[in-house]
Amino acid sequence: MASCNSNNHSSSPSSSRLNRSPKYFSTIFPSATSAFTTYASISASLMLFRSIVNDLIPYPLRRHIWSALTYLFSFCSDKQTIVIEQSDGIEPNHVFNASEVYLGTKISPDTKRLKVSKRLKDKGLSLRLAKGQRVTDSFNGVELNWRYVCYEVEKRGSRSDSNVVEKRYFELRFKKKYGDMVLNSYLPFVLKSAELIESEARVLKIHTLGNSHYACKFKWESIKLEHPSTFETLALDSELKNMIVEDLNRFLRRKEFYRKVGRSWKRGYLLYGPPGTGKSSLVAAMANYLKFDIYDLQLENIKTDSELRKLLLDISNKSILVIEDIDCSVNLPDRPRASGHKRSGQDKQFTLSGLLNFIDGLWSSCGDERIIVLTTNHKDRLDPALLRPGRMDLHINMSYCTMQAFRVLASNYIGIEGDHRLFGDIKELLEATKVTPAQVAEELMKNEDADAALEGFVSFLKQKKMEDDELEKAEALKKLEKAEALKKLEIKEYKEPKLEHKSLKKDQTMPEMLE
Ligand SMILES: Nc1ncnc2c1ncn2[C@@H]1O[C@H](COP(=O)(O)OP(=O)(O)OP(=O)(O)O)[C@@H](O)[C@H]1O
Ligand SMILES: [Mg+2]
Repeated sequence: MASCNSNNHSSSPSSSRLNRSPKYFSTIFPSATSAFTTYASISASLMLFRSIVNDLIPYPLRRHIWSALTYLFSFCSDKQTIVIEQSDGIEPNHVFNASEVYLGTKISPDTKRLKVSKRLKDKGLSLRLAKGQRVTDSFNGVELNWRYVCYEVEKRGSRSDSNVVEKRYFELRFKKKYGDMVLNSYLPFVLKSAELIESEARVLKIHTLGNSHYACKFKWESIKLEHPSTFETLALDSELKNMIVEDLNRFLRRKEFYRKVGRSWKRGYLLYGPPGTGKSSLVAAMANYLKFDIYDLQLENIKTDSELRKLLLDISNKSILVIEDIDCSVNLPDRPRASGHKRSGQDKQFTLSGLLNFIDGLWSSCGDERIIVLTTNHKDRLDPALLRPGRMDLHINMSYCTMQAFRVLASNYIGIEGDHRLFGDIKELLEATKVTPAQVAEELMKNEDADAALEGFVSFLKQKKMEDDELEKAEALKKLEKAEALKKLEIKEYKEPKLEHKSLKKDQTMPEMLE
């Protein structure tokens, strides 16, 4: 090996630099060939050593030795490492999943290996760190170093290759003094950010009860929810719209509040109003706004309380359970009658109390962040048990189209943002007749030209008003006829007792006459 020979150094460094011969340099610095030979022999020895170690020391022992060495060195280091494993052995580790999602947004052009994936229904590509990759993040000016580690372990008691499982974890390294900050601020920030990223990228689904059922048991089946309804497109009076949005926001914000007051984190809405006033559209707008899945429950399919319980327990958090047309979807037996409805050897029949139990009884505590929406065209036909205070938190009246709601539809369907010369007539006619937003939408869709569409709509409203007036007249006439008929009946009834009286008098006079 070439070595520095301090004895050869002359007293004058500058003169020695000038006078050195090529032989001298070859002694001090090895030639490229000899350097390569040395490198090759060291690498060969290391590889030999490594393979001997690998052969002699089993992998789990090697890992333990490595961990022990790391542990020893950690005493001398000012760094701390947090290990975030994929699972705690039973359940997936939420922090691991969140870290994976969060770090997907921290990937820099320097990251050498990435995993890219996209499920069929995903909106975009999702990026993840590949095995062994590192990422550096910064939070409040503190540097945080992440590493993604994967290794294989044999399943317990198994020797074959196919029984090897991959274990994954993230290593998070930072200066020891920031330990508290990382645990109390940074990791919660990672969790929150991942939640936001996931909800942005979330594909909403609508779940309905599957037609094919095994052993008469229905199961949820889902498809992508692509309903375009949003609070912007919804034609509602702005006051009502703002109130609903604010109510939803308050509900989302108040997880702690619900816990504190001992209520399950749920909210119930009863939407009532004539067909075509936007009840289903409002449910879709809520789902799109909250990024919640919809579970559309058709009560006709449910036979027993226990079947309902199983289905409701299968509903995920962050979801909206919708029961449309609650008044006519099923003839719910009431409580006293239900208790008598037993099938021999089977569950009790599906009852209203079974449903109410999920709305606000003990079963309602299963699951978090749930919204229940009941819709009906006839609020007056609902069982009073459903309307009792506290059962459905908010009763929302979806009514006929007002001028404010019409403006939203005019903007959505024919692109009129401000005023229009026909808006005055339309306002008067809307106040004088009843049309649903669905009818308005249908009329506005008949013509692509805005003026023509509005003119068509005015004629429609006039026609509708005439029909309504005629209907009103006919009804008034009917009422009058009924009143007259009643009057005649009353007169008759009034006369008859007189006759009776007379006849009595006659009877009374009979003896007199006889006398
Ligand atoms: N308030 C509204 N805002 C915007 N569009 C509406 C509104 N109401 C109804 N529509 C339009 O009419 C169609 C039917 O409305 P929707 O199904 O929401 O009414 P509904 O109240 O649920 O009726 P039903 O009582 O028959 O179930 C929707 O697809 C939508 O295009
Ligand atoms: Mg509907």
